[in-house]
Amino acid sequence: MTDRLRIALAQLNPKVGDIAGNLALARQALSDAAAAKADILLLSELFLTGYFPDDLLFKPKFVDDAMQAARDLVADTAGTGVALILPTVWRDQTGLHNSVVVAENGEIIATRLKRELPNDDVFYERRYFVPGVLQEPVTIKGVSVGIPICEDIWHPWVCDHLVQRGAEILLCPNGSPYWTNKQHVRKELVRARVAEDRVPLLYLNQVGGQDELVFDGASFAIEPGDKLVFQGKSFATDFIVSDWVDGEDGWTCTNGHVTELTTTDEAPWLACVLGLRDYVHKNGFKQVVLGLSGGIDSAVVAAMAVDAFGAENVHTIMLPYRYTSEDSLKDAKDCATRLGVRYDIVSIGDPVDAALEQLAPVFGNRPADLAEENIQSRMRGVVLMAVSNKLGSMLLTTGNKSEMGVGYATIYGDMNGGYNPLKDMFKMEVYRLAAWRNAHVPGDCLGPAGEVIPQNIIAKAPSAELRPNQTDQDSLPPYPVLDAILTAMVEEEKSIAEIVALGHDEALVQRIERLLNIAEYKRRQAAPGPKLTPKAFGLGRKYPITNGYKDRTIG
Ligand SMILES: Nc1ncnc2c1ncn2[C@@H]1O[C@H](COP(=O)(O)OP(=O)(O)OC[C@H]2O[C@@H]([n+]3cccc(C(=O)O)c3)[C@H](O)[C@@H]2O)[C@@H](O)[C@H]1O
Ligand SMILES: Nc1ncnc2c1ncn2[C@@H]1O[C@H](COP(=O)(O)OP(=O)(O)OP(=O)(O)O)[C@@H](O)[C@H]1O
Ligand SMILES: NC(=O)CC[C@H](N)C(=O)O
Repeated sequence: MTDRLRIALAQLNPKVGDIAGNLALARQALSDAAAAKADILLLSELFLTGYFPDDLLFKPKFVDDAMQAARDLVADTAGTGVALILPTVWRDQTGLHNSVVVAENGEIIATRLKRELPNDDVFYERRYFVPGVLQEPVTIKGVSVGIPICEDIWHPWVCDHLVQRGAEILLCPNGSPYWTNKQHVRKELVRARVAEDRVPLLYLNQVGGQDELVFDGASFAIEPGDKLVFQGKSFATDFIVSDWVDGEDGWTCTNGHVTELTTTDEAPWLACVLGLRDYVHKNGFKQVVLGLSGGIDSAVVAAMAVDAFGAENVHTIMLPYRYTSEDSLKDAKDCATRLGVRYDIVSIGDPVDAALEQLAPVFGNRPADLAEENIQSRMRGVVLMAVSNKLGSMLLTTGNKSEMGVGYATIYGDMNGGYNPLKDMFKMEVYRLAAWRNAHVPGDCLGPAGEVIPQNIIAKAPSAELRPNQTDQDSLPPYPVLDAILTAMVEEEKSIAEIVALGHDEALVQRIERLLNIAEYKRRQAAPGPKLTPKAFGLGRKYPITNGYKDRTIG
């Protein structure tokens, strides 16, 4: 029995599938925990495989390798004095489990299984895992410790059971991705569990980007009495060591450190920067390239890229055609100068005109329309992909959620690119965050301070400049209206009648619904980008491409 515990939480950035790399991170954490004389080290959910390994879990060899790495790490605990709580994939006679093994002195002292397998939105754990039954606490260094795994704490009965069975303290490993307000949602959830069960709960989350998900860390602990006793960093790795004593009121923390949570403006910016950085780096690239048009979307993506990689790793290219305005040329150059990035001008005039000339006999006497316009966009895509191939930089694409919602982007043209930081950000949010970034340099960002996105770019009317005097509002309603309708339709799944009842024009709502539905094929072929909202395009929103449904709540 002990009345003191030192607990280390390793808030790290594992890479999915990189079992050897993740094992190395875990070994470093174990050695740091031993150096800090910690009694217990907790790692985040499915640490050695990374969260979430998807169909890698269908490969028996992958599971074997992960379990072997787990056994290797267990052996490493010998002589450290540290009890390790290692969340890992585990196969037993009942099937494959999302589980933890608890190890001390080089031996496994317990395994515990996740009971509540999340299966909504971006989660589909039931595709792979067998759920555990309600689990017992584990006695570690004489203390009864409950180990609910992530989704387990989203349902009261798992913690209730652990505490009824004697758990004095709850240690919860998580793979919990970021979206709007999620940090506060988690905190309210843990406050509720602690109020119900009257024992402290330590919440450890992983950090880092994994394809379309961004894990924001922000690990924390709540004590009975609704006390936040520590709060780790957001969107950055952290190693949190806390001391606990057992007194009349149970276990209390004696040395917690509270880092401020990110604000509602800073969080989406940091999510985009971290998602972008990890996608590019974890896929073996160091540099990025993008078309800089003098418009807001490419300016914001350029600023995010500089924050992620530093100016020396960001290459911008202006690709003018005859409809490109003097203002666009000036604004693009001004933006590149402020960000300190390489800026080239590559004209698409001759290649577009050559294509039009060669196509003339095929097009015949049909009037000029989108076909000619889209050649400009596609020629830009050709040039940018050539630079990507030659210089080894990944091409970034810039279509925001409003544009991707209604298909206002050219497939195989400006949609070319490996990653899209704005994929889940409505246009009005892009404007808002541009203004915010001009006034702040967020934590861990490598870009300069000050007005990095020229005010003129924020103030002018958005235009694709594919024909003379074009503006986005020739084809679309004003963005505040479009964003409100798409929010109701996509994020809230409201019916046409419900959206019209919010005060929107009926014909417009019906038109947006049609555009949304017929653009599904574009989104299915679009680059991944970070999920920022509870309902993003991409992972978690599964609509058919071939779709005959029509909402007839009106008309
Ligand atoms: N269900 C389906 N499954 C597979 N393919 C399907 C399809 N429906 C159409 N298609 C194909 O898609 C083609 C139409 O799509 P697409 O070629 O993209 O052309 P489209 O969507 O007609 O035009 C692109 C739009 O994006 C706008 N825009 C906004 C901002 C920037 C830029 C820019 O380029 O810089 C462009 C531009 O003004 C225009 O309104 C059809 O010709 C057909 O081949
Ligand atoms: N003249 C251009 N030079 C370089 N890239 C361009 C040019 N025109 C378009 N692009 C690329 O195509 C993307 C889509 O164009 P779009 O007009 O939608 O965005 P934007 O110009 O950045 O912003 P806005 O919509 O406010 O004009 C741009 O973000 C940019 O990456
Ligand atoms: N990995 C999990 O079980 C995560 C599920 C949980 N609802 C979350 O978003 O945090």
